[in-house]
Amino acid sequence: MDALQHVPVPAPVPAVPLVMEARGLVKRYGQVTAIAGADFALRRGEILAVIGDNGAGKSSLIKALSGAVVPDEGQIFLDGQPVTFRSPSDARRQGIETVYQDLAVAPAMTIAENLFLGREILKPGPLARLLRIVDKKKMHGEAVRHMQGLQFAIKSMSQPVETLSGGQRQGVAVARSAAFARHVVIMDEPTAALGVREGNMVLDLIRQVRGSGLPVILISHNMPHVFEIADRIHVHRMGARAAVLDPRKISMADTVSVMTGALRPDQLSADVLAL
Ligand SMILES: Nc1ncnc2c1ncn2[C@@H]1O[C@H](COP(=O)(O)OP(=O)(O)OP(=O)(O)O)[C@@H](O)[C@H]1O
Repeated sequence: MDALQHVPVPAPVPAVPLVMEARGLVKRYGQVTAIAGADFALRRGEILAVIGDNGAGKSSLIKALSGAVVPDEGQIFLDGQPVTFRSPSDARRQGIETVYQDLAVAPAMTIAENLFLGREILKPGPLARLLRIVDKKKMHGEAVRHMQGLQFAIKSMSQPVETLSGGQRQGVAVARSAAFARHVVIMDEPTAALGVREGNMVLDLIRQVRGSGLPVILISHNMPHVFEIADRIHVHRMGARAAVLDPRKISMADTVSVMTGALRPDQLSADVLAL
């Protein structure tokens, strides 16, 4: 009998599917290298926090992933396929929605209209399409259905966004991105301008987005929020990924130390790493 038959074969480790990946991204502005060979990986169904000191290059990385900046080098992959984004609308067409810190909602318009801003549903028929006649009833119905799906409590979709609180407005922006994203929702400091209660409301909404099956990239300076909500933490430092950490295994203090460079990733124990 062949002796090799008795060698135990280790069970294959299931690969975690990556929805979005980037390898070796570089972006230079003259003498400044804003992205210095950055890698990035977003898994299916997760909230990935991206943290880093001021000037670490978080925004530049997110701009590259959302089409606002075209990297000089490197490659982005969506569901394993190489992609190139020439503009934010290019990235949107490929299912990536971004919620920016400065709220991109139209205050005088209703919640339903804001949800469909720039993507209005038109009434059927060639004349309606030609004249761009908006199907308000359908948009209203869809808005109610979508908001209920996210368990976002709003009295009426017909109320103008300017009547809402800051947290509710941010909620509308988050809900809109979730409605149209097919692959990824990116959120840049979504709770920065909010009080405690409103911030928690937006965190709940972000969890709902994850629950709906969309992975979320969350850029945040708010460490308690990061630790409350993130499945993994991507630490960005000097233009590149320094480490990916497991918030259930590492302390907030050590995470901040990695972020500032007081603690080198190779000084960490392997179990806190989550790459
Ligand atoms: N358009 C630009 N032109 C020149 N330099 C830039 C540009 N954008 C970013 N930079 C530089 O690249 C570096 C990274 O900036 P970036 O805004 O990406 O960092 P950040 O981590 O998002 O910082 P913050 O948390 O302060 O927003 C900084 O040194 C910044 O000055």
